[in-house]
Amino acid sequence: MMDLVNKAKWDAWSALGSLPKETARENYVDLVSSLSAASEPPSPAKPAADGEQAGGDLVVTSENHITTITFNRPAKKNAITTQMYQDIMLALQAASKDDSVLTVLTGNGEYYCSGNDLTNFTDIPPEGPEEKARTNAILLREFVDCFIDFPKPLVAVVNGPAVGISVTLLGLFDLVYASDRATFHTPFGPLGLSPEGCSSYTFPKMMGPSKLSRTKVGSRAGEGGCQSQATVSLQGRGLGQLVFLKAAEMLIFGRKLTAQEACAQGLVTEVFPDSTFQKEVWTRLRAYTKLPPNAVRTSREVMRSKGRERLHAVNAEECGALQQRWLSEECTSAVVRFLSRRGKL
Ligand SMILES: CCCCCC/C=C/C(=O)SCCNC(=O)CCNC(=O)[C@H](O)C(C)(C)COP(=O)(O)OP(=O)(O)OC[C@H]1O[C@@H](n2cnc3c(N)ncnc32)[C@H](O)[C@@H]1OP(=O)(O)O
Repeated sequence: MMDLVNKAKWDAWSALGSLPKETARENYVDLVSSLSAASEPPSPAKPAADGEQAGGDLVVTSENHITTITFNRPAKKNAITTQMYQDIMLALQAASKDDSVLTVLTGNGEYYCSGNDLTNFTDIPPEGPEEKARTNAILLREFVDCFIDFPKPLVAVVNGPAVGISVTLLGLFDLVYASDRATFHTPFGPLGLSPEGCSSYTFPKMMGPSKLSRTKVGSRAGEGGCQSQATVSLQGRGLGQLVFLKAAEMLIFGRKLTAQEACAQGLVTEVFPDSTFQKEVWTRLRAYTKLPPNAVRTSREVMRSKGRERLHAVNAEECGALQQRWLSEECTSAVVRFLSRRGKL
């Protein structure tokens, strides 16, 4: 009775009764064929091909215990429309309750995401621009709150250049895997804007001294670290000053970082050669989904719970500042310049 394996074999054999040997052999071959097909690693969730609108501007798939939210506006560099903000929140709410272990954000086409769609500012309601700024501030605050409160590991698969809010939100992610063709740009200064996505808090915090001192100069991408050629001059500067300087260079002065530089600053977890990026990243993510899901969720919760109240307060402050920035002449003239450069106005 205690030899559970052989007992299971006996029970299975005796349950077949008087099944003819040939039939049993055929059933066995069918079973093995079906098992080998199921064990084939499924290809990574592929977003809709360029130009297809499958699922519209956002494609949400859920397979292999991974929910993937794909920006799908390649013709517009995956700029985020007002509707996409709503759809991403719905996708995150669904993912928080489904059987997925990880939630991934990625882009279809050459860009990861070019940030807020600047035409979002052109549809002014009859109540005027103040009302538009007020409703945008509410939408942005709810959107970022969704990421702050999301209960499962968030992964960014940064397949190409990332701009604006798609960069600032990365401080709320658990893993940021970047192709070596990705860049990270937060042009808030030139746009007359200010930081969002809690980046005014997470970026100075994350670009901490330990990461700078551990920068591996010249290491190969994909070896579990940054392939960084960035040399960091520490002469005469306290690390604290350098940390703020790096975050300020991005958020105030709009410096664009390469994937390697972003990794050296702690914004990116790991950089991969573009040629092997998708295969390496999805193989790794599928392996992560084999971990005990409740342990994963508990570990993430104890890591994230302590900071949530502060992040909500930072988000509220950033949205309040942006509500004013959107009404400023600096911002409106920058948006007009962008949209009129191709005769969009
Ligand atoms: C509810 C409100 C929430 C607000 C949240 C706060 C968020 C703030 C931000 O995200 S700030 C950052 C906003 N993004 C930008 O400023 C980027 C603007 N785009 C560009 O600078 C360039 O397009 C580029 C550098 C991304 C790519 O340049 P290039 O390679 O030359 O391509 P094109 O410029 O020809 O772009 C192709 C096509 O896409 C349109 N497009 C690209 N990005 C945006 C965008 N962010 N908003 C609107 N449209 C965009 C571009 O106009 C072209 O359209 P066309 O082919 O001319 O129809």
